[in-house]
Amino acid sequence: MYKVRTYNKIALSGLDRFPRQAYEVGSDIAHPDAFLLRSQKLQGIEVPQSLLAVARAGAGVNNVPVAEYGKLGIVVFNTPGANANAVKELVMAGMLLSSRAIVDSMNFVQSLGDLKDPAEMSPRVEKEKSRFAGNELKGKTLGIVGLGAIGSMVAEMALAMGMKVVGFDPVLSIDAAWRLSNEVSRMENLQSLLARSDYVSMHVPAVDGTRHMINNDTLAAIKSGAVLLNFARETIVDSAAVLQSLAAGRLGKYVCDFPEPCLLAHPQIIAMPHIGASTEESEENCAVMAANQLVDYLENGNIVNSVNFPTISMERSPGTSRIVFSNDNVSGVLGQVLSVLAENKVNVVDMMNKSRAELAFNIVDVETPPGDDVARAIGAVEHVIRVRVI
Ligand SMILES: NC(=O)C1=CN([C@@H]2O[C@H](COP(=O)(O)OP(=O)(O)OC[C@H]3O[C@@H](n4cnc5c(N)ncnc54)[C@H](O)[C@@H]3O)[C@@H](O)[C@H]2O)C=CC1
Ligand SMILES: O=C(O)C(=O)COP(=O)(O)O
Repeated sequence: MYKVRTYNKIALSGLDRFPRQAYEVGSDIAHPDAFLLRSQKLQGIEVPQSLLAVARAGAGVNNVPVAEYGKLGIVVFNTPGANANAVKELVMAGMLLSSRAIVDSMNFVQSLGDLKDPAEMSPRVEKEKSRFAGNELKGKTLGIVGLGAIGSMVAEMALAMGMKVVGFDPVLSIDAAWRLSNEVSRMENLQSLLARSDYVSMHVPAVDGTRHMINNDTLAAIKSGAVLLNFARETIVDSAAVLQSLAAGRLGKYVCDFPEPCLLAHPQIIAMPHIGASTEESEENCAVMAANQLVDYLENGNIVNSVNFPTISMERSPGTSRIVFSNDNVSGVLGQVLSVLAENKVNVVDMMNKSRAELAFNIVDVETPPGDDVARAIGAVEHVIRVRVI
């Protein structure tokens, strides 16, 4: 039986991917082989000895100690792009909410509940509606910081709304560049983007290099009256700097998905409770993708969409047993493991070895089932981190 411990609300369609006869799944599972979670913070949570893998049903992995887990041979997965459309649509809502007095005007209408005579309603509405005039998105410039799964979708949406789009992403992957519309103008630096944009939307991961990317210095470059949208992470924007820029009349509005006490009850701030990915569709996409990736890793040792281990996937050779092991990415380890197999007369049918930064992963299909002693001998090779026979 494989054991999967869940955190957070995981869509049933994802949980259904674990066949009941082979998996125990639940929030109180002891000795888990895997964790399946969303935003649960794992820093500070004890790492069970049994843990082989963590699947983050979502994009951001700042809630997982990715490097530390890698050193322990724990493979961390995420689900790239699975919730991007949900975030894109909320970014659009954020742009509209910041441009039209939607909430204030709705509240005004509700405040008219005391009017007894229906004939009084229309004159009141027509008299006061000028308080709620706004601006259109068409023709304005949107600056997108981070042009990955979400940023590229936001760009397409904005172009379709008749906006001009400029983007900044100095570490854009080749795949992401292929996805991007050629109508997005590339900015050489953040300051140039901020100086040109009427709306600025942040779509970068929360890593050391993006901490407080929006700060007093960068906000000094922002176009007067611009709207800043942060559906990425709290740490990317220095909230104190945002408050100062709003008070100084520079920044026009701040829309964010990460409320903090200092951001509440401010007329120029629209804050939401981290609901970017909270749609039925996105929750299902993420849960199904995360569960599929976990099953393939636990049962076959295949790794797809990991954030700490290399991508590696090998068809099972019929009638063989499979040994999978992780190791520090130093020379000679695979050779020593193959010597162990040769000494024990275990014949290799097929194998694959991939590395990523400090870590490597190997899949070896062998003719005869290796005994526990062979697995132990592989585990004893210097720099081997973890071994499984599956
Ligand atoms: N509000 C919410 O519920 C959600 C928030 N997110 C957040 O959005 C982030 C982005 O998500 P995806 O687009 O799916 O990820 P992604 O990995 O597809 O895209 C991130 C992009 O940021 C770029 N980037 C990295 N460092 C940069 C820098 N210093 N300057 C400019 N660009 C930089 C990367 O090259 C990449 O193209 C996630 O890491 C997560 O923190 C994601 C999903 C839901
Ligand atoms: O995928 C992400 O990075 C998110 O922020 C979504 O978080 P959630 O799964 O809704 O808790």
